[in-house]
Amino acid sequence: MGAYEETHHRSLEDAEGFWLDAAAAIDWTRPPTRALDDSRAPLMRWFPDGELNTSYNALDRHVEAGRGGRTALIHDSPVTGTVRRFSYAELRDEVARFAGGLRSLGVSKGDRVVVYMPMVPEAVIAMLACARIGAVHSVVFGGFAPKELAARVDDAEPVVIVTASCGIEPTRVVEYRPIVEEALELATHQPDQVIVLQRDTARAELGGRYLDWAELSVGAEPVGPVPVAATDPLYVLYTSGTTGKPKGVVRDNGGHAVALAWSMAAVYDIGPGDVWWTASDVGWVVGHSYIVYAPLLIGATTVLYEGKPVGTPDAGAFWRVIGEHRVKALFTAPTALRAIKRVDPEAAELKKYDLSSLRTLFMAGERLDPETYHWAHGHLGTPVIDHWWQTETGWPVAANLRGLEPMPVKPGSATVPVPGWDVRILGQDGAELPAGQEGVIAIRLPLPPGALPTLWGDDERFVAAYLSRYDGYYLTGDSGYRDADGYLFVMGRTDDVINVAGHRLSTGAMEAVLAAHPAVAECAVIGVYDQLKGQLPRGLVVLKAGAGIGEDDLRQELVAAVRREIGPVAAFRSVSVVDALPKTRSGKILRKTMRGIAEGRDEPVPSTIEDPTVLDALRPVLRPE
Ligand SMILES: CCC(=O)SCCNC(=O)CCNC(=O)[C@H](O)C(C)(C)COP(=O)(O)OP(=O)(O)OC[C@H]1O[C@@H](n2cnc3c(N)ncnc32)[C@H](O)[C@@H]1OP(=O)(O)O
Repeated sequence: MGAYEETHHRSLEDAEGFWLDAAAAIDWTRPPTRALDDSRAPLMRWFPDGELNTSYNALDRHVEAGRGGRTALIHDSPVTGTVRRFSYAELRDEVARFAGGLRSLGVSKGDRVVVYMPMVPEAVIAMLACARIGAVHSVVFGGFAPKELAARVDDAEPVVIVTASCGIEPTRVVEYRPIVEEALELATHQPDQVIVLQRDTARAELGGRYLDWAELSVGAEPVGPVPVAATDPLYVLYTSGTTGKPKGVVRDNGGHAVALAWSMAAVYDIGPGDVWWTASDVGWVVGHSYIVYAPLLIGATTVLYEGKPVGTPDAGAFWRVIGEHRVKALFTAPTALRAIKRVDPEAAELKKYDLSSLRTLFMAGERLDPETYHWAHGHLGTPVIDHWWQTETGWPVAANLRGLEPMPVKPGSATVPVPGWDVRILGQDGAELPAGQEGVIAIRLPLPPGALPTLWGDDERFVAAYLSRYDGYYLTGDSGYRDADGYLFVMGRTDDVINVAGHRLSTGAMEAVLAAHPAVAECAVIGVYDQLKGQLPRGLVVLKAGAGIGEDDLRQELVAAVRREIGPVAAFRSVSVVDALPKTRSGKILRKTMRGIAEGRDEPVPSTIEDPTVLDALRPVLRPE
């Protein structure tokens, strides 16, 4: 048996021993004596008697070990033209002070803090400060609109919101205070205070419950890390489900720290002192796990990039950052590479920089198409490693484990299940499918440490959404197959969730916005293949009789409504007015069939269709010649 096979086998056959061994990489205030607690199965918890502090593990312990001068974080911000470096000691001090500021406002263990910020170091500081005092952060991506922020505020019920005066997009400045204000007008729950980081690009007016970050921090008494139970929540991160209501994915402290530390060495081959760059956003799980927690837990240097792959200022931006900071591995989404490739197909920019530090390029967030794989591999000459995981899983489920046993790359495949994950391909009846046959991707319970233990305040929804379809399995919502070598190929979602530029979005939420327009009788939103963003949402609406609005006006209003209610990140720009939507006899809209036609596939017409002529009439709309 090779190292991979042996490790994977042990992780499943002796999960208790495997994860207790891995737990030794973390400093505990009370070391765990047990790994898995399945006494409330299917709800499970890891390290039930362990106690630790995640911020201590990410910061203090490196300082105490004499490595306080090592760089913890590099903030590279082409949108402001600045680069800021924080050593471990400096970052710890900033975090301790801001934690003191939060405490002075009455924030304590178990309280929630919503963080709605751009890619600034203070976002990381706010997250780690929450972890330090046992508060639970809930970071909301800056590209979401007030209504989405309000939904998260109402679910998480934060005591405090932390925000900034603005975010800086290449073509506009996004002022956050009006967004937060509007969200709080829409929300039922009201936080006591809103802490605002003032940025010179656009300063916010403060007063009332809007406090200045700088004033709060300067006067604050630094606080030390508070021990919390391994099973206590570290954060809640909302992700799109099939309905409009986002799911609050809970992450615990102990399992999270153990799994992430383990993954840095085994999956990414990154160790203390290495420079690691995840080009994503702290608002996504990739940002939580691999911009903030994992690199700091192991004492590496993390790059926090406030810019885009192109336009800040050019298509050489990523290569500049790698060269300038001597990045050993970059982790980004395929959309970012496609954006660079579109502007600079011959990768001329790449030749301007010294990329000799770069060992590996990791890709996730959406399917890595073989064309983009070959482009990146051809120009960089380094291994380009696709891997697959989800907000819910918190860390990679399938990967090519560069630190454990590198394997040959097969373009289009995420390679093999990572130790800890018992991945199975199931048919509709729950029976396991043989190699080569596509089915639903399910994971046999227990999920390893670091995976979600539940949804925030809603065990029932957690079980109903993920654990009830196949007894003893977690349903990923993705479909795929394994080939004869055991390589996993993830093909796409089995539900109505779509992936736009690596952002997971609910078509149901967009349909709710369209349906609310007074002229719309019914509607559907489908995700259709797009060369740049992977998928783009496409709306189809049927008008009410006598709606009295021109089609162009309606289209504009609907596009504006989705941007206003969900946010620019939805990239909703295409909507067609149609006479009818194709349905089954029981009234289910045939979204999958429409998507197949729109993408040019020879889509079989379901025998249950109510009226085939509706579909025939739609064909030229879905796929114009
Ligand atoms: C493995 C587990 C997971 O899957 S976790 C999720 C992983 N996904 C990712 O990391 C996301 C990867 N994608 C990206 O980073 C971006 O899409 C990249 C590739 C950089 C392109 O960015 P951009 O050019 O802004 O396009 P986009 O489609 O992301 O944005 C659409 C519109 O939204 C806006 N937007 C974006 N971010 C913000 C923000 N933080 N605050 C405010 N607005 C934001 C963009 O400006 C854009 O707006 P507009 O429509 O052009 O006016």
